[in-house]
Amino acid sequence: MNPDMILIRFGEFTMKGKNRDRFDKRMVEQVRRSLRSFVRAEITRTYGRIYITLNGEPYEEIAVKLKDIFGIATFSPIRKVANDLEAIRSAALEVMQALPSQPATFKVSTKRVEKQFPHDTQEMNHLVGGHVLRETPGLKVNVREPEVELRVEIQPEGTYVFSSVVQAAGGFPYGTNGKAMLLLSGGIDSPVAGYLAMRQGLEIEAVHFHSYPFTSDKAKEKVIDLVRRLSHYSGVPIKLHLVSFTDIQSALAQSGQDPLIITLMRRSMLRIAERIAEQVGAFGLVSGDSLGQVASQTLGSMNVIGRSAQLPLLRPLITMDKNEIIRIARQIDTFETSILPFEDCCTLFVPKSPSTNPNLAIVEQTEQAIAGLEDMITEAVSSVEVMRITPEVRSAVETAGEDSWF
Ligand SMILES: Nc1ncnc2c1ncn2[C@@H]1O[C@H](COP(=O)(O)OP(=O)(O)OP(=O)(O)O)[C@@H](O)[C@H]1O
Repeated sequence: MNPDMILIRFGEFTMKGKNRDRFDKRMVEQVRRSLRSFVRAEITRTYGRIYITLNGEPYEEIAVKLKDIFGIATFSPIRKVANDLEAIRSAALEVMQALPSQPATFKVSTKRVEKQFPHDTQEMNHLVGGHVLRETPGLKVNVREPEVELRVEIQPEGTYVFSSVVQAAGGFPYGTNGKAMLLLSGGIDSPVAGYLAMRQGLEIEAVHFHSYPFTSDKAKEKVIDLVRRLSHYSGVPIKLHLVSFTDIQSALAQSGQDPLIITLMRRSMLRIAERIAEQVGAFGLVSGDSLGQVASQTLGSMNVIGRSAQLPLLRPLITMDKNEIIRIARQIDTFETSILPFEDCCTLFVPKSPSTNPNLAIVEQTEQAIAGLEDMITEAVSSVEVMRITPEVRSAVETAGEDSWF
């Protein structure tokens, strides 16, 4: 089938009453931005739906783009014909024949918005269904649990015929639920956490801690590449804050509290991330923690680490199985970059037996005993390097604290 149009259905946010208009508008913006190279495609918005009139643009290529737009729950390719019984019948047959495999059962569901049309919905179900049955040996009608529901919508401007429903990303349009700061390592988990936070409507900025010159330029490139991959889903550039962690890490390493070193590093990271978040108007922090994966991700460790920040710390992966995280990483195309073997700042200091249940009082005393830790944190925040990463172009350094993209 060569579809004439695409019907886009929104996700869960359609339930949100007066916020609905804001979400709808953002959704249309995202679709327009994503399809801007398809110059003949026309995008229209009516009553909680978006229609794309293809005008000869390729359906398959557009479908690939739509699947990645947050806020789109499902979409359907449509044949649009005149309000004429024979035209509707042949479009119905075409739609059925274009299914990837022939179903055993189907039913026709007609919706008649154009009341001037000569047949009512029941008649249309029979007239169209009968035609499809005659032309398709072996096919049967099942009105309760059909394998395929063939929809016929008779509108004043023409009739829409469609059956397939394609799953898209779901969630909320990017940036409609506020902004959060993603703590992005070079690993597998934090890009997935970022993706899931974005899918839930959060605009993100990313912060990465490096220990240059102990960590290499390649490690930095890797993180830039991960942000670039995430920006495919935002559709707009994402800011990456690169923080030098070398001095802080060295100071923490000299504290003599080897088993607590990871806890101490994570707490300083959270403090710095929180300060940057406040500067850029982000109301939450996002990390890739998953319960039980490593010593710093036991509940006891998370408790002591989490107490170093006041902002809500979101952990989208907290109860997820590693295989599930890897499956999403592959699906969103971050996995291959994440497994590149470049060192992360923290792996330079992994102790032999890290504490799985650190004591908050001892951790706080250790921090207080480190001369100048607070000043080092302030210095790290003020000398952050900010990059704006887009899917295609990477731009140069600029200053922090600009307005949100929305
Ligand atoms: N160098 C870093 N820069 C920014 N955030 C970091 C860094 N290292 C760790 N984090 C944050 O702390 C979380 C826990 O890190 P850790 O290395 O213990 O776990 P992980 O499960 O291996 O996560 P990941 O796969 O994201 O590295 C990460 O998911 C990330 O959010």
